[in-house]
Amino acid sequence: MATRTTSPARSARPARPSVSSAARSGGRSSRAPSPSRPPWPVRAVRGLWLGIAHVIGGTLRRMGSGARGLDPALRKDGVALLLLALAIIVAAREWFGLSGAAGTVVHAVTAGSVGVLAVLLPVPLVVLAVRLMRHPERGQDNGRVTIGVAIAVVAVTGIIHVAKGVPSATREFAAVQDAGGVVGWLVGTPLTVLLSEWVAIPVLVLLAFFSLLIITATPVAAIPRKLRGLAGRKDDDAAPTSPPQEEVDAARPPRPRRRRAPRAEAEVVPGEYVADEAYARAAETAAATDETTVMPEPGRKRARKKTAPEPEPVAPEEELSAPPTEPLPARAEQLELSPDIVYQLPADDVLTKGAPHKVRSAANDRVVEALSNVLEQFEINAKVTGFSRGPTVTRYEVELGAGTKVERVTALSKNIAYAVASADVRILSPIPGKSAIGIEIPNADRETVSLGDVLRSSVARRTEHPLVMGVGKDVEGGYVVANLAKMPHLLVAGATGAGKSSFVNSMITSIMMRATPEEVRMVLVDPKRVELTIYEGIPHLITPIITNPKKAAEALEWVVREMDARYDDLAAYGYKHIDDFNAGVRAGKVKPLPGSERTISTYPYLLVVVDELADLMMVAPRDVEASVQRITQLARAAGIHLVLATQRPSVDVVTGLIKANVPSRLAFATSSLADSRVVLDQPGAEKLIGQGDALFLPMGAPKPMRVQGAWVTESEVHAVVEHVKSQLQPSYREDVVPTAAKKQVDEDIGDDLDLLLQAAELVVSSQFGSTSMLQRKLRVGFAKAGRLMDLLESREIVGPSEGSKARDVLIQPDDLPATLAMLRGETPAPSGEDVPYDVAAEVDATTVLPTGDAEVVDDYYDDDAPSDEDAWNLTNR
Ligand SMILES: Nc1ncnc2c1ncn2[C@@H]1O[C@H](COP(=O)(O)OP(=O)(O)OP(=O)(O)O)[C@@H](O)[C@H]1O
Repeated sequence: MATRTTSPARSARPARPSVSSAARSGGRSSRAPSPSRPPWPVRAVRGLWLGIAHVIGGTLRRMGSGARGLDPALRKDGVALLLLALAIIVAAREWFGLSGAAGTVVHAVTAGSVGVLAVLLPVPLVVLAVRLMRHPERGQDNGRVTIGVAIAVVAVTGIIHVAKGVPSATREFAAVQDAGGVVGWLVGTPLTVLLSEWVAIPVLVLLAFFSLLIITATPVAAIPRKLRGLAGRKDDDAAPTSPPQEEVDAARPPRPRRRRAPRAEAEVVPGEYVADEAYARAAETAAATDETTVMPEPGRKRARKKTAPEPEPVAPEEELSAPPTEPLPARAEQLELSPDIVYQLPADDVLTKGAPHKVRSAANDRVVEALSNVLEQFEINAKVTGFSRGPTVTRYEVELGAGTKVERVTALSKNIAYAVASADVRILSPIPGKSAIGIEIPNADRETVSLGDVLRSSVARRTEHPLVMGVGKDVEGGYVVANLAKMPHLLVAGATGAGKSSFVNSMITSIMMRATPEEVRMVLVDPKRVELTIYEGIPHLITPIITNPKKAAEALEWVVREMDARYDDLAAYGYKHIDDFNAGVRAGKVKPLPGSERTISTYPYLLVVVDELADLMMVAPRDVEASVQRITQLARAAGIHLVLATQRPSVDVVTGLIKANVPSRLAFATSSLADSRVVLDQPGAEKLIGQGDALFLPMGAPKPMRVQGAWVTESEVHAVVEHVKSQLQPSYREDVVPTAAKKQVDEDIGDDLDLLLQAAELVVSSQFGSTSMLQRKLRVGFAKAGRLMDLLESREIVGPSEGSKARDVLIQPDDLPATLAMLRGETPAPSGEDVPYDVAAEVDATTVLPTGDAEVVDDYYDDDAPSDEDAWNLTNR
């Protein structure tokens, strides 16, 4: 348990309503300010120190990409600044000869302690300070490095002391200062007396070597491999494309151990969240003994308390130690993808630890007091019997006295909101499984849930199913994970900024952390072009990230074809589920049919993530709806799962047909009650407080559960992506988004085909060959527009440049389809087939817009007001 004084952030909380503050000052004036609060000068100095420390720490963290996005709760900038200050003082004396009394004292202390090593002391101090500022969350590593450096200092000062003739500290202290200082004397003298200098020196050298192993976290057994690895890396530098075989051999486990129990995943009830087992047990015990609240964090300290009308004095804030992240034996992740490739999942510690979970804070006690006061003032026979603190909200439990109506408490929701100064009060009546009313109130001191902690929790470890992802923490502080295979399809919705994209990131990162590309492949659709770009090139992708909505619709059609192909195999070989088929393949039971030359291999799960369904529905609503319907109805047995995310959960995006087929829902804060109804079929999501606060309704669950979504920083995602990309190149399927035509596209067009098609269409339709029009309509720079115009000229679609005048257009609108097909490197297709995607978009947009279509469709290309140069108009076509 850590004892902390009230932090500045907490004291800066908005003034509390008079009702509770009056009660506080009248009833128990001793509670505020907290007795342990230091006097203001101390706080001022501390604040100033921390302010400077955070500025320096923040600057250091912004350098490079490895340390951005650190949870502020984990910072140790104050201590680090102390080390930095020490380094500067020591350097001033030992490097720059700072004289005077201060210099003498510094030298006496440093050289007296470590002798001549005092000259080097600023270096490790700076290294430690920088490390502590950039990566305070790696506590274990920092401790290890500190211990290693300390042992190195002991060994080296001992060696220097012996080498300088073992001076005596009592008779010749100046000589001791010029040798290894008191530390060297303490180590070197007894060793020399006991073993002679001939043995003492080798022993100390061995100790120094040992300290190096500690600093670099190298087990003795791994030394030969590391040395070979180093040699191999040198070879690698010479020939980067062919890693040395011995390195691969060394990294390969003796034999991949499959710890997966045959039906381990069956423990996860379909679509159900999995609360931590230990926590569930604790909850049961509490229920059985009719105790008050079970505090979260299984296997850790459990605080129970009778709160109720007479709350205890403010107790120090309680924190639990770090979540259960004990290292487990090497997981069965080193699966052979092919006979000579070993794929290793990212190490657990790539994802950092979160701040320790608090089971109770002063803020909670204040709310309990406020609630009790409200009940008292309205003369309701009920009392607050306890609370469970989650990361974002705390659920306070209210038990009613005999003969008291539930409605008397629920009717007070506005008064409660007023008393606790929060508009986001949610009342549950009753708490499922308990005879108590739950009042959920946001924590003034909310916590971030780290994805790493969720994935390292015992509930996530309990199953090795590759589609298990870290969802977050529930309102009682229990970890929540979900098996996407059991969903089997998920709709994620929430207003902008509510946490939807962060969830999608957590989901994809979970998959990369737990599954090999052999086990799970993904189709990522990102019409917004910004959310998922970081995953480009990971080997789990089956096709490059799809950003073009029309192509996304085509990809969904491919998913339908893939599903049908899988079904054909299941039928041909007599299996009901892809898991059974894969087991059959691994057991060698699935043989190619007679006459077939096919090599049968296992099917990976296929996860299709659409991060903005609305964009797809805008382009091809009927096709998308039909594909989604077909996939969702059948794909479960084929191991294909859909995750559809949208920030516009309106009925025209999440249509009845889609809703009916996507049974699991995750709602982040929505902007209206109507949106909440679309996602969850009930209100609630409009009351969420954003930033990952969500209601999770897995398939079959009677009521949604409130969770705080797991959070993964950009630098963590980056590290995981780098790891998986360094393991394997993606091998894309060519047929997901047809690229056959592209192959014949002329080299000089390259990646600009889509833009060129649009440019050709604009120019031919408008019969207006203006580069600046292309710039505006296509939203490209001058150089790009000029290049497009040159390409059009080289294909004889426009004439040569005539200075500031528009170019002649050499193709008539009637010949446009043939021209576009020529640019695509195809022979012209029959009518209608050759309309490029954006034109189709317009056609769709035009058909759904009731009036004024031309204006709106024009806006599809350009938000600017039409200018005189805009001779071009879609209605002219
Ligand atoms: N699980 C979380 N834990 C902590 N903070 C979060 C969490 N999820 C989101 N946030 C905070 O909320 C901000 C917005 O989240 P996010 O970008 O995921 O929203 P969004 O719903 O995807 O918005 P948009 O639809 O505009 O992309 C994040 O930058 C982050 O600060």
